[in-house]
Amino acid sequence: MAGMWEFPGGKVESGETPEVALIRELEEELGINTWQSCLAPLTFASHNYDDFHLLMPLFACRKWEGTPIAREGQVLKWVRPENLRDYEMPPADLPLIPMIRDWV
Ligand SMILES: Nc1nc2c([nH]c(=O)n2[C@@H]2O[C@H](COP(=O)(O)OP(=O)(O)OP(=O)(O)O)[C@@H](O)[C@H]2O)c(=O)[nH]1
Repeated sequence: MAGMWEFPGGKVESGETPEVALIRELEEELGINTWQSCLAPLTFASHNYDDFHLLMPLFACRKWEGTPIAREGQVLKWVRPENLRDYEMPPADLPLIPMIRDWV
């Protein structure tokens, strides 16, 4: 979402599972490789935007290969869970912050 901080990821394409989509997006956006066994389901967002409903699973990526780089011109930042509130995020993401703070 323009001007806001988002978690890496994107839309699930036809025939993909959420995990396969995330592995693809992490390679496309950040140039890192990971595997289904390294992804732990954490929680999900369910939010009504004006024009669509977003149901977005959030995974913790516990292991990967490579160093994240911005392959799509985006700004990247590592943020400690307790500092996530300082970064403007889409409304769907706001309920995720306490979950990350408590569980990651
Ligand atoms: N990746 C991502 N998308 C989010 C987050 N929060 C949130 O509301 N969204 C919304 O979820 C939708 C799908 O994400 P996306 O735009 O990254 O998907 P994508 O990369 O496949 O889109 P594209 O095909 O236009 O590149 C967008 O409307 C996006 O704004 C978030 O934290 N991460």
